[in-house]
Amino acid sequence: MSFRIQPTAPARPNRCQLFGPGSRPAIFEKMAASAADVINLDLEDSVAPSDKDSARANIIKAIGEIDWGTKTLSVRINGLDTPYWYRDVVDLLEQASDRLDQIMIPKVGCAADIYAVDALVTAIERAKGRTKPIKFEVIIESAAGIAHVEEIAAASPRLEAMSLGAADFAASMGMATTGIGGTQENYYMLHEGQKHWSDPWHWAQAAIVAACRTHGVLPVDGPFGDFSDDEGFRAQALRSATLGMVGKWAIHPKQITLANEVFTPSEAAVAEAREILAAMEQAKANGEGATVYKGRLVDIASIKQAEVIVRQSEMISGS
Ligand SMILES: CCC(=O)SCCNC(=O)CCNC(=O)[C@H](O)C(C)(C)COP(=O)(O)OP(=O)(O)OC[C@H]1O[C@@H](n2cnc3c(N)ncnc32)[C@H](O)[C@@H]1OP(=O)(O)O
Ligand SMILES: O=CC(=O)O
Ligand SMILES: [Mg+2]
Repeated sequence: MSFRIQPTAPARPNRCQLFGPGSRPAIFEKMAASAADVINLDLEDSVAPSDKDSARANIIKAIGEIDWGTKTLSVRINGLDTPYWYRDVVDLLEQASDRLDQIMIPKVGCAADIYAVDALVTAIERAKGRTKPIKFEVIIESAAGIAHVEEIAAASPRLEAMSLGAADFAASMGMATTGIGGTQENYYMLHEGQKHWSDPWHWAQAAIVAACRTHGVLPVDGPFGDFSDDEGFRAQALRSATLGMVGKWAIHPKQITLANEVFTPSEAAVAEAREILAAMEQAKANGEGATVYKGRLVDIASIKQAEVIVRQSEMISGS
């Protein structure tokens, strides 16, 4: 219970974030022409140390030269534990055109990490007279990140989105797997001789969603490494959407359609949500706070649940 109103997250589509290495400029046009809502040009883990400088230059050029349409354009900088990140920020903010919307900060461990980047970004924006403030997104992908997830979500008004990075998260937690997201063979319960697989990502996702919803940030599911496994991707994405996440990364173009399908409310779901809203309007006119819809209880909380689906659908269709 709180008298504070829960802040709303930014009203922009974020169903799919398509990644591509900054060292592979040949795919930038393809990324721009894709159906992803967000483009993440990468300077971090998909770029070899020897390519960091050229990847930065590729990205700065492409930000200004390629038509990115209405997509959110984001660059993943290197982590604060590397010698690269300050140069990423300085060069991007000093040299990239104002088509750049956002920078993604990986491996955040505490609110002070965001504060440090914010201080540098703010100083360069002022010095260069940049009038469009750069937004932030972060990746929770370490034990420290998940331990401090709530303070991280509250760290800066620039923060718009937060992703779970399953690969680095698994490594930092010492998880016995090389799989990136999805079902883990050895994570099961045994009941009457039958294996029932559990979801090892669930608790971290739930913590991220709670922190994000408390502070008006978009919660996003990160990579699913096996891009040959469409059904595995779909199952992971459906679990994430059910938990309250708004989208998922694509590390290969074939994952874009899958993500867009899962994170766009279906016509049936929207129709049902509208029927629930209509049933509650009728209930209100009858002086009732609760009524029956298709044999089940709906009440004032159901209005809020239905509104989540209708709002998401309207925002995506741009109405
Ligand atoms: C796991 C932890 C993380 O940090 S994940 C985030 C960082 N990782 C990344 O950014 C990796 C992104 N993905 C890639 O680099 C590539 O998709 C990888 C996985 C290497 C596969 O590339 P490749 O062998 O070319 O795939 P393919 O032959 O099946 O490609 C088919 C057509 O699609 C294109 N393509 C490939 N990747 C992208 C992409 N990310 N965005 C846009 N287009 C892409 C290829 O160029 C190829 O196009 P075409 O059919 O020849 O015209
Ligand atoms: O950066 C993403 C991850 O899964 O690690
Ligand atoms: Mg990572």
